[in-house]
Amino acid sequence: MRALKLHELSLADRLADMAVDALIDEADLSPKPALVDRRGNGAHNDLHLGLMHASALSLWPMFKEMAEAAIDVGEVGLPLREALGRIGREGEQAMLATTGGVNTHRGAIWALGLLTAAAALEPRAVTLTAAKLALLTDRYAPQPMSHGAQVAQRFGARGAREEAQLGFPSVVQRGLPQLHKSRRQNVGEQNARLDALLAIMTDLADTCVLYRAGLEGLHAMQRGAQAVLDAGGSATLAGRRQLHELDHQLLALNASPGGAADLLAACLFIDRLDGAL
Ligand SMILES: CC(C)(COP(=O)(O)OP(=O)(O)OC[C@H]1O[C@@H](n2cnc3c(N)ncnc32)[C@H](O)[C@@H]1O)[C@@H](O)C(=O)NCCC(=O)NCCS
Ligand SMILES: Nc1ncnc2c1ncn2[C@@H]1O[C@H](COP(=O)(O)OP(=O)(O)OP(=O)(O)O)[C@@H](O)[C@H]1O
Repeated sequence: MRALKLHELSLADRLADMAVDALIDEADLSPKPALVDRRGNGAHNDLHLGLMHASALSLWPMFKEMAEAAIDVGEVGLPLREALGRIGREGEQAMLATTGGVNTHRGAIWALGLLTAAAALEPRAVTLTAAKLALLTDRYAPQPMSHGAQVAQRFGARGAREEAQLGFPSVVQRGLPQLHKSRRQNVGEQNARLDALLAIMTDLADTCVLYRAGLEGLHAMQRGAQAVLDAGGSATLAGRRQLHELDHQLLALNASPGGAADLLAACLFIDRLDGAL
């Protein structure tokens, strides 16, 4: 029998690995405020860590197919955008079949799907390329009255779509710089990732939070995340106290920052990709 050689993995295989690894790392990271993690379910009664893992793994073929579509088509344009839309909708069906109908990774399919395709096309300009794809309109996309669409009507927040169209500013301007800064301070990788999540939360219009807890919830998330960072971050005693307080507040408001969690996964994906270039 021939041993599997790692370098024989295709680019699409490796990108799919990176996307799934980013989702698993996001899920495992603990203690995340009001989100599913190793401690428990956060503000979700229909989610748990095993389900997040199973869901992440079920998306591997979808990420691979998205990368392959990008390589086959070879350029940003409507044909690729519409192929990704179709593959993403099939991936969502695979996710729902795995989870018994629970939405574990809808926002992540969107963000990481675009980034995976972009990485296959332009590994050195990933967020810009993902933004160009997100700006194109998929003529076949259904327009359901999603939670995000309801929040857009009520609060004018355009959520996941706008974040991608702007080139993931929460990741590029908040998450990644904080991840690097905390790593330089030698706080440990888990604390650096928690700090990156908090940095994303300080400024995000997270439609999961808006849908569940309105502006009160959104302000509690943004202010509380900033308070942890101001106190010295997750690695300090004062920061940990603030983090505990934020967890408490968000749970009381039933406000789960699912959008911020997806963007942390996007941040970890780009960080891995940068390391592999
Ligand atoms: C663009 C999406 C996310 C539309 O979402 P919508 O705004 O209608 O809200 P919905 O409540 O369905 O889901 C929002 C998801 O995004 C995440 N999210 C919430 N807020 C934010 C934010 N500010 N930034 C990023 N992600 C966010 C949440 O985790 C949530 O699960 C997506 O579901 C969609 O329409 N996909 C179409 C399929 C497609 O084209 N796929 C191609 C993949 S490349
Ligand atoms: N670790 C995590 N814990 C919780 N949510 C996460 C986590 N990682 C990512 N998410 C994101 O959060 C979203 C779940 O949020 P939410 O439960 O508000 O969505 P929903 O199914 O649309 O709403 P609801 O459960 O209120 O009916 C998922 O789509 C997923 O993208």
